[in-house]
Amino acid sequence: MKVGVPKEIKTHEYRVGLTPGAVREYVAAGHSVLIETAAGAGIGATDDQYRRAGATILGSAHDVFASSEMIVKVKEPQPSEWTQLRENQILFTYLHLAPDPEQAKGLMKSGCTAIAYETVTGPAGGLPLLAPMSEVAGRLAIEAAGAALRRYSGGRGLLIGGVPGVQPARIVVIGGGVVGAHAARMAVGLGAEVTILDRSIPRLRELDELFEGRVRTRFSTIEAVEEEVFAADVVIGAVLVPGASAPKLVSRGMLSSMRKGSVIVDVAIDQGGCFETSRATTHADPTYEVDGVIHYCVANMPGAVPLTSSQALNNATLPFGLALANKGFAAVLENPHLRAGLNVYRGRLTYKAVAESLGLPFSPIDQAAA
Ligand SMILES: NC(=O)C1=CN([C@@H]2O[C@H](COP(=O)(O)OP(=O)(O)OC[C@H]3O[C@@H](n4cnc5c(N)ncnc54)[C@H](O)[C@@H]3O)[C@@H](O)[C@H]2O)C=CC1
Ligand SMILES: CC(=O)C(=O)O
Ligand SMILES: [Mg+2]
Repeated sequence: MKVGVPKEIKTHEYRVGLTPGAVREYVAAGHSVLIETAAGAGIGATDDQYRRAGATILGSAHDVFASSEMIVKVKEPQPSEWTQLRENQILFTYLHLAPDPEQAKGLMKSGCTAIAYETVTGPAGGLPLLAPMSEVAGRLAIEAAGAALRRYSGGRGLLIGGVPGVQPARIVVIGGGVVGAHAARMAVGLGAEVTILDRSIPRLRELDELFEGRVRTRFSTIEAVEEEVFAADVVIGAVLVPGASAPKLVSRGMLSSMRKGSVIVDVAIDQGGCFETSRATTHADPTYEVDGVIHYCVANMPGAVPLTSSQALNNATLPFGLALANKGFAAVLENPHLRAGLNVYRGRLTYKAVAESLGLPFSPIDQAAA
């Protein structure tokens, strides 16, 4: 198969869909890989490195889209990208369609087959193509919170871990999945006082064991969220209902009862965010303030550390990408985990929670492919 990788064009997005190491695997499996010139610049991978890995370098994204049977990316396609997709072409990347009707309609109009990294499942459960970026984003969330807490950034002027004799920051993590656990790990490491809220009691049990008493866990109810958020210096939004728009757990009205200069990091912003006042920001201008509360809502946090992130992402996507390159759409029909990743197929939405969030018709894959 001809597999194409355009350069990422979202603001300050430096990751790349295939690393040179991943290209070698595709080439070894008999595939042709077409890379847009400078696609790897953000991770310091030159065109020559890609050539040595067996890729062909093309001069523009247009050439890559026109010549490839499958496009492998990182971020959801931007308008200038989705207009270049076509029927029978496979798109393999993050999509986050639930809060993004324009992109959903663009992909449907293109007729392409779009597989979303974030809904592909794994044999051991979970979301193996989301997990590595959630690990990165969870860890970065605490760094972002630390920066936003500084006085000159509008924050309370608090050091996360405090110092001996001075209390540390109170960090509340809503959603104790991959992002939440990694944020908690960083926060605990810095010496913060950490509480994790989740709706899943089995997950709270796991976290309790994992952190051996160094975090408080709390079942997530309206009352618990209110109590914790009002007492927090930092709130990390890390909930997920796969495919769906994030539930809004903190309303605008609640902000007035929060501490002035406290910080919200809404990692779940890529699914629309779990704070009513969240709106997506970029690494170029990551924060804004509402009612004295600093909001950090960058939708591509791992793009800031592309060396770590591209490697971690490629490790996870490689077996699925190779299956798609080897078998084409048959891989989706055969493999229940790739099938769970299918969001758009020839103009139809094939993922229920996405269709419901967008208020558009849902076509189960058996019907869509019939
Ligand atoms: N902004 C960014 O750059 C990035 C954003 N993300 C996003 O972060 C979010 C979290 O991802 P993961 O941790 O991988 O998901 P996950 O599935 O591992 O964890 C989500 C957790 O939320 C919990 N949850 C669901 N509803 C809840 C509620 N009402 N109250 C409390 N907990 C609730 C679930 O029980 C689960 O434990 C997703 O939206 C993901 O796309 C991930 C990576 C990068
Ligand atoms: C998951 C996601 O949205 C990202 O890595 O940018
Ligand atoms: Mg995102």
